[in-house]
Amino acid sequence: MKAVHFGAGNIGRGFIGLLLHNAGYEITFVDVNDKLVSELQDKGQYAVKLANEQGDTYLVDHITAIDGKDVDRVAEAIAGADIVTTAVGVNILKHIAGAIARGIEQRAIGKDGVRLATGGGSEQLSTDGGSEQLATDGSIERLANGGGSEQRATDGSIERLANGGGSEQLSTDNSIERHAIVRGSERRVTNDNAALPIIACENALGGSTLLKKLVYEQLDAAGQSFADQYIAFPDAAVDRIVPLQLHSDSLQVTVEPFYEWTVERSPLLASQTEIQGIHYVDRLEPYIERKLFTVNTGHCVAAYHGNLKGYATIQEAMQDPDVVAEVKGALLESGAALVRTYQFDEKAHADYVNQILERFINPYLVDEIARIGRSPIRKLSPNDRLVRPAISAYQYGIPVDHLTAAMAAALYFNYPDDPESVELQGYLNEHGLHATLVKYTGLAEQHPLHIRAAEQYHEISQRYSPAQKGMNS
Ligand SMILES: NC(=O)c1ccc[n+]([C@@H]2O[C@H](COP(=O)([O-])OP(=O)(O)OC[C@H]3O[C@@H](n4cnc5c(N)ncnc54)[C@H](O)[C@@H]3O)[C@@H](O)[C@H]2O)c1
Ligand SMILES: O=P(O)(O)OC[C@@H](O)[C@@H](O)[C@H](O)[C@H](O)CO
Repeated sequence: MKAVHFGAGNIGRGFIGLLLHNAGYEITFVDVNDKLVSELQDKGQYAVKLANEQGDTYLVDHITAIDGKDVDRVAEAIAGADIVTTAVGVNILKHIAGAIARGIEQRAIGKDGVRLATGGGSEQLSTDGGSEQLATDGSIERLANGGGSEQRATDGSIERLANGGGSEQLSTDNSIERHAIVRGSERRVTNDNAALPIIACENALGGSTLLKKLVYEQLDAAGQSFADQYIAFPDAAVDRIVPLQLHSDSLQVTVEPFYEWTVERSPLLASQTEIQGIHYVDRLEPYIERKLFTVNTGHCVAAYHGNLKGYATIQEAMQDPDVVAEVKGALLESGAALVRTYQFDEKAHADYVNQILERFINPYLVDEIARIGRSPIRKLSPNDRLVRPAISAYQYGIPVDHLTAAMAAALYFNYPDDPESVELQGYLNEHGLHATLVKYTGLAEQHPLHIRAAEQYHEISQRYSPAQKGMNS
């Protein structure tokens, strides 16, 4: 089976690549970093090391890479792929949509050069790998609470999530070992008519839905009609902390042991075997919101407050009781909103939060604040990890002082190597605080959250000396 993965960076190699490899896929990475592409081509493999005491290491082999600028080759790879995934950054999706559209067009050409009829029913999408042969590992069954997809009713899965399906049960490094054993047992009949999953593994709400829109903009009516029937864009949530890598072997990746890849089921893929290691759900929303507004909210709160205090890594920042208090406070706020919105079990959610706090201080990882706070404009945007949970909590009448404080702290994230940080600082200097908050958070000047964030921006200015503001000094 063939996978095409856009973005051979940290999460691409360290998580998606490893998981797909262990599920039996041969992976072609697409990247625009020439050095990375040629190294992947030359070596054809790389190592993933777990950030645990033993330093467990796994080899991902049978891989190659394509220069993302070579649209013809990328399209050809997509035409022959069984799955396409991305981990390039949500703002980069617009740059890869064209090549994906060309791949879909090539896919639509039958072997005899005739565009496939668009009336093919799902009975054509046969597989020989019966799902019972590819039973998901224990952790997934526990999450799904019993296996059979007919049991995984939409609201049922939310209830199960709420009723204690804590993510600590969802995945362990053992499951990676199990995947390795399963590798090779999965065989699917090559079928030109099989629907192709294209999954955006980005930290965003509706990443694949956005990618679909961008791809459809590049297809004509016939291409769109073909895609309607043969291309699925299931949304996904991806969770594994993979820091910037500094190894003598530049392809090696160190990753935390925890992982969770949750994908929304798609009717187009109903007859296909589910991929070992992915957790399939009928409705992604509670999962992606829980992940983005807990892991990523907590992460960026730690990064922006840690930056104010001059720390370089999240591990350093999380030693500081003031930073930890901000993180815990923000997660109580976002958590209260999530519990109200999705009826999560409060104890299960508190356990989920505690597990994440432990993950942040994994002593075998060094994760730079520059990475976690990167792209502050994206992180301050209305649908992202600070503003969206703050508005949700505010609408429930929940105080959100820690979330607004993090918005204020984000405005001090001044990293010359980060283009969004440069843009944000430039706009702030030129147009002032209120215009900046309006433009980047979408919060009108009279909105109580805007007013509070502005107050906290000034409080930060008085509390910290320029030197303490770290990179902002
Ligand atoms: N690192 C993590 O812990 C983590 C965890 C979950 C999700 N994510 C998400 O995964 C995505 C990637 O994050 P990352 O940390 O791996 O970043 P990264 O910078 O390490 O990797 C991104 C890769 O995409 C490549 N790229 C850029 N433009 C491209 C293009 N036009 N075509 C093909 N490749 C292109 C880059 O060269 C780079 O190799 C982001 O959306 C991030 O939010 C990251
Ligand atoms: O990738 P970003 O920039 O959206 O967020 C930075 C980190 O919070 C993020 O990469 C986490 O490490 C990851 O989402 C954990 O699953």
